[in-house]
Amino acid sequence: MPSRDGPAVVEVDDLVKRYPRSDTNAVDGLSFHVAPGEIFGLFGPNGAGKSTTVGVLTTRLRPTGGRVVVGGVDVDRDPATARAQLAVVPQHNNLDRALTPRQNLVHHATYHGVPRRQAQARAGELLERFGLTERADRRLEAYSGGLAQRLMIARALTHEPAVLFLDEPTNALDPQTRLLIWGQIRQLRERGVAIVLTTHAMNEAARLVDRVGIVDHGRLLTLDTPQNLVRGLAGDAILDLTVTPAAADDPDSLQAALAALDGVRKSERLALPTGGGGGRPGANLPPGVRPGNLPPGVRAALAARAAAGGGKAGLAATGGGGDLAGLAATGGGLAGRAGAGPLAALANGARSAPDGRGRIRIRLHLAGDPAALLGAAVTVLTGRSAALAAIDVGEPSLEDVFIELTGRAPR
Ligand SMILES: Nc1ncnc2c1ncn2[C@@H]1O[C@H](COP(=O)(O)OP(=O)(O)OP(=O)(O)O)[C@@H](O)[C@H]1O
Repeated sequence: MPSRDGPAVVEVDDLVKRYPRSDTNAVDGLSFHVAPGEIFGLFGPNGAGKSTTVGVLTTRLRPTGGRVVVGGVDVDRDPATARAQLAVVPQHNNLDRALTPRQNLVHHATYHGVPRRQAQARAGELLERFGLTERADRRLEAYSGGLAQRLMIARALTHEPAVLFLDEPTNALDPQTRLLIWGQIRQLRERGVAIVLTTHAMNEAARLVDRVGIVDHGRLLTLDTPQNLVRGLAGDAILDLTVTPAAADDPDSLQAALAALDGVRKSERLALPTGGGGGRPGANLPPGVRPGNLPPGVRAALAARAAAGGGKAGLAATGGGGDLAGLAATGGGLAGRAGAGPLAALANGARSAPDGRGRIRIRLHLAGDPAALLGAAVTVLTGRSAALAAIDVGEPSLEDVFIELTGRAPR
């Protein structure tokens, strides 16, 4: 792994970009550095300023203010030299259809000053690496989206750039092609190439990127490793409860009661899955929640409560049989993603409201172990005669951090 302590290969300092006839800055004082061999994710909602930033970094757009240096070259002062240091893989296919795949690569390399013989050798090696050798001399029209994307990345590498800019590199690709592309990106990192990635597939990218900058309104909201961002902003765990409050109860006050529990960092109301039922396992789960996947700690806690009758205090309030099954039998149904174990019995015995009327979905962001909180949450629900329709426990994700910082409203 190359040293990331050396000089940055991308330096963005106080970058400002205002388009002509616009009265706001599309990029408004953005600063970040990328080290050689680092994968840097630039994330943000639509219109946040990502493409504009990448446009300036790749010399497509001129900055209004600030300083951008790529591979030691100031992009505004010397764009032609800067271009030799970088490569861009756009989201949309811009391959030359008049040429074969091999010719596309050779042409790109020679355009960047690579001698022809060397360009041919590099093209051959890259076609091999991206699994394209057999198709290298066929007509380009026959290329699917995935093949075209592979070819565009291979093409970008023919002049051995120090920085590779990837715009939505795995958008609409099949899993095999995604794996291949992620694998190639990792190899580039090992070779010391810096990669700047913009994507909306954040949870997928979180496994790959070393650091993430989240931008909105042209400003950097946060910059850190995905792990630190998730830990710092979204809490340790997420507990989603789909419940039907008692007819006389107020949903806001029920949510407030849950939010007041020890260990809850914050709460929010989520939309119910389409159809309003909220009880179909795995249906329309929000990001960060894995269906049917209660952590062992939660399962163990529930099993212990059920076995020892420890859940009685809370659950008996439903008027049920004094264990967790009582909740299902009397509370209107626990049709959750129970998986195996005691919750499975609850799910089997669940009786949901036929059309899910009155249901709400409350997300609790927790500090600490969800197992410790679940019992208390159930106690609150049963104490207020709320029917529990589904429980989801999950780990927060980068997408949760993103939503926390940029909001849920579409742009
Ligand atoms: N050519 C242009 N002229 C004027 N304004 C523009 C132009 N291109 C983008 N903008 C504006 O600049 C802002 C930033 O847009 P930009 O395309 O950089 O965002 P983005 O984060 O890349 O969004 P997306 O995820 O939708 O691609 C937006 O308000 C957009 O409307």
